[in-house]
Amino acid sequence: MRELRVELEERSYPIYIGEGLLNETGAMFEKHGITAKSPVLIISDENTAGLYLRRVEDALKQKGYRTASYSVPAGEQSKTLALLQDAVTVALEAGLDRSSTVIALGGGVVGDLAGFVAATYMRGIRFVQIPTTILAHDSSVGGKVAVNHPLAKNIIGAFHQPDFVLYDIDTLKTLPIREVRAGLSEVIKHGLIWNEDFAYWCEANASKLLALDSEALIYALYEGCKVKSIVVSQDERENDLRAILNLGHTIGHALEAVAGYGELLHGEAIAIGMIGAARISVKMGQPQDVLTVTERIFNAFGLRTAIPAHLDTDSIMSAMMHDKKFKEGTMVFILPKAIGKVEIHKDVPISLVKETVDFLKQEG
Ligand SMILES: NC(=O)c1ccc[n+]([C@@H]2O[C@H](COP(=O)([O-])OP(=O)(O)OC[C@H]3O[C@@H](n4cnc5c(N)ncnc54)[C@H](O)[C@@H]3O)[C@@H](O)[C@H]2O)c1
Ligand SMILES: O=C(O)C(=O)C[C@@H](O)[C@H](O)[C@H](O)COP(=O)(O)O
Ligand SMILES: [Zn+2]
Repeated sequence: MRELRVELEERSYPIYIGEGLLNETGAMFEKHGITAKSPVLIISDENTAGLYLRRVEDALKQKGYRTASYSVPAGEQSKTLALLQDAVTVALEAGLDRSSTVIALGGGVVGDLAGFVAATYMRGIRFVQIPTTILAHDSSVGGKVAVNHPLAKNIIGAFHQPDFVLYDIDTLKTLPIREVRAGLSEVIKHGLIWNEDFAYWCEANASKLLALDSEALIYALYEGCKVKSIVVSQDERENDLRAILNLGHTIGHALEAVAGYGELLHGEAIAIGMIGAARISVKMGQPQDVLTVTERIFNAFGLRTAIPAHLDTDSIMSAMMHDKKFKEGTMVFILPKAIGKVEIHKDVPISLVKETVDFLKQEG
């Protein structure tokens, strides 16, 4: 098992990455001083419930924990206030109190929803992340939790850090290949924003990662989580540096909203957004390599780099204006300067963004 730490003073926590870890859930609860006197709520989705809920429940029961469970339909459309309210109903009926813990057992959708339940139930209770997708190496770390509004992604949310992250890579073996690819998009992002060597390592190891080679996967998830934890440790609430984790998200979030949550997976939309950011960067004077290498890396993973042609440019532009990245009348863009280096920009002309969106649509 490999271990990393997110350093946030009294809110610091470990990330455990390894094989066979689901069976250790109860032992980890004890290790982290979580009381067995109050019930635990496990939130999952229809897929992760079928595959892994029983194992987590059994591991907790063996250590004397009482559990309740709540499962949502799979996919982005479950990040809603309506399902948050349903989860709270289950929590109340099961007798969760202020010493209780919520577990997120699933990908980023479950993580974001369950985290927001934990952040808001009785004004905040303990929270444990058990990620089961590759993408969730990103969502399970850093404490951003949220649900969507039809007009904008993640617009109703909070910062609520978990007590620990228990990442059992055995669970990744049941992921559909489309989800594997989409998850790797955010792994690559961590290389592109912070670590040039890691970005090139991803490209060179694309086939191993797509085949879920355990050694390659543990290394990639560890390095991805490491970048995320360094950044979050320096700027938990995104006052400045943390914005770099948003590379590709200015365009990407708008694509998700306009496509109707679910048509484009988050990682797929963000990959296209990263190409858009690289194209804008080159137009604003950065070397052509920034774009060609980024495209090459995403191609190695079979990730699409063009916007689906049926999406309307004006709707995409207007969705960008509803995002948290639209502030003080300008769009905030994270732009690559080189592979492994990005800058936060508030000076990207809207006309250039529109031109880029149109260009990426013609490519599709
Ligand atoms: N909070 C953050 O910092 C952060 C970071 C990145 C992404 N996100 C959010 O994460 C979400 C995307 O997460 P995701 O890509 O994990 O999506 P997801 O949670 O929808 O999971 C993807 C699909 O895989 C299925 N699945 C999950 N684990 C499985 C397994 N082990 N085996 C088989 N199937 C499995 C799910 O049921 C779902 O159908 C988006 O809502 C995005 O906004 C949040
Ligand atoms: O943790 C962060 O900070 C990120 O930006 C990670 C992103 O991958 C993630 O999609 C996040 O939810 C986007 O944040 P948002 O504040 O733009 O919703
Ligand atoms: Zn993301």
